[in-house]
Amino acid sequence: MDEIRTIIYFSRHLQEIFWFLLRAEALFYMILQLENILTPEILQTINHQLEEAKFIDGKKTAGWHAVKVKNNEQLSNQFSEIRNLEKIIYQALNENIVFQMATIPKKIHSLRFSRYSQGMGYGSHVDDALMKEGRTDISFTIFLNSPQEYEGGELILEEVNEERSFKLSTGTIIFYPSYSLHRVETVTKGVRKVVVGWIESWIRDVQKREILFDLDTVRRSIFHKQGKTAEFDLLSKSYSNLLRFFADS
Ligand SMILES: O=C(O)CCC(=O)C(=O)O
Ligand SMILES: [Fe+2]
Repeated sequence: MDEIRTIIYFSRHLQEIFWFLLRAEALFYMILQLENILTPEILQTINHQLEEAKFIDGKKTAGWHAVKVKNNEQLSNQFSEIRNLEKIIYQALNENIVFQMATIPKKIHSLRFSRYSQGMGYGSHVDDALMKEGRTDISFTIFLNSPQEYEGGELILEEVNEERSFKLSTGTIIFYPSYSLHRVETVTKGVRKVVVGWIESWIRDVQKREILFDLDTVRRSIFHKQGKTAEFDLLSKSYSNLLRFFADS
């Protein structure tokens, strides 16, 4: 993670508070990674089901410009188990406190189980702002297989001044603001398997989400260390009122 400027205090706090949960690393502009968002058992179930499944050309769900650079395969909507698989993912995301704190989801939507075989990739693009199922404030990728199983296939976030590259362990989620250009490098060996999706957040502005995430982290830390003190109550009041103030109507 050396190449990424990690905001140390985030991960320190989160690890302290959510010692029972997972290792979270927060980067600039709310690019976060959470390990083990899916347990090994769930991953096994998903991967087992995907082996049986029919995949179709990913171009079918790409916007008019992204279609020019999209070269992958996606689980067919006709696959009998697709709703079940989606339910498993939604449940894992809904049960994860850190994910909920950081994204404040109104709607998690448009899941796509994607597969990139040798020679496949997804060139530079920006995700559509509006999809059939909702607005896209946050994009996410959950890695379904190990980075050792393929070469290439990095998810690259293209910032104004630099690029960040992510090739993460099985069961890890990365989520990032949907406003950025990004791409998936061509897979040169093996197969890359992911599920991607989008979040319409109650808080569409990333800076506001970051303020709320900080406050929520601190109030939970105070609660964890000192219990429900007067300081906690006042901070909680500010958090709630700010959330109400910021939330989209
Ligand atoms: O596979 C990924 O990690 C991201 C794919 C992507 O950018 C998309 O489906 O819009
Ligand atoms: Fe994308």
